[in-house]
Amino acid sequence: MTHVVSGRRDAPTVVLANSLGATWEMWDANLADLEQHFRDVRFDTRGHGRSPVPPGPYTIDDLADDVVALLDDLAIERAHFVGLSLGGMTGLRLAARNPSRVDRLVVLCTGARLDPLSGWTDRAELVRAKGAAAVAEAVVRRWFTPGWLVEHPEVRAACEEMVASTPADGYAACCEAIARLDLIDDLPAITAPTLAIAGRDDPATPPWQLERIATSVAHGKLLVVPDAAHLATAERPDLVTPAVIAHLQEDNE
Ligand SMILES: O=C(O)CC1=CCC(=O)O1
Repeated sequence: MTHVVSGRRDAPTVVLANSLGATWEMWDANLADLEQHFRDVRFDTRGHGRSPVPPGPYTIDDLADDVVALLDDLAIERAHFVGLSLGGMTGLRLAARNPSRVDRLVVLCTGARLDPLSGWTDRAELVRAKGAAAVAEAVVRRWFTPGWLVEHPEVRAACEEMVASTPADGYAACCEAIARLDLIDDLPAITAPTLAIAGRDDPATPPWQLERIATSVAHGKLLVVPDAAHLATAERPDLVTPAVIAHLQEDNE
């Protein structure tokens, strides 16, 4: 996968994983603060941005294996992992299957299973037929609260462009990974201290999804961020970034 490394070379590594339809630029509002404390590895999920688009459908195991391969390439034995939405699902699977590779975990605006699963196969079909541009406007309406979107037309346009430029086959194959996803039985196996962050107004992965994660993993905490929808990192970086940093800097329980 195509990746970029920034921040403090002498500090612990944090790997940042993007949501469906996004690239590593989705961390722009958080990056400068994270770089003060960590070595930051951002990557584009397979099928997205600058990364290769292997033939689909993908599985969540494919995405978790990509992270293991990235860690191996960078000779990183163990890292913190922060993932939003699809990136959070990848982090949950990685932490359940490869516990030795994950130090502390933050999952944002995500879920262990996103019903109805048929909605994801329908979306994959639509995107394969018409391209990711066909879903860009609706997706970005779920990323931010309505008032915030009206006040930030430039962010709306940039996000719609980001979603629309996702390769159709890559986007669809990741929808198919979500359609096959059921991580509920994985949650109790996750031993990495986990912070689950929800946007209070997120229509895609509502707070109960993050609450289920926080209460099912071995060491979980929940933060519900007010005035935020699915891309809480971008809408409320003032609340989200300090919470992420504080969690990653806590001593292991
Ligand atoms: O695109 C959406 O509707 C929200 C979403 C679910 C998984 C993901 O990464 O984004």
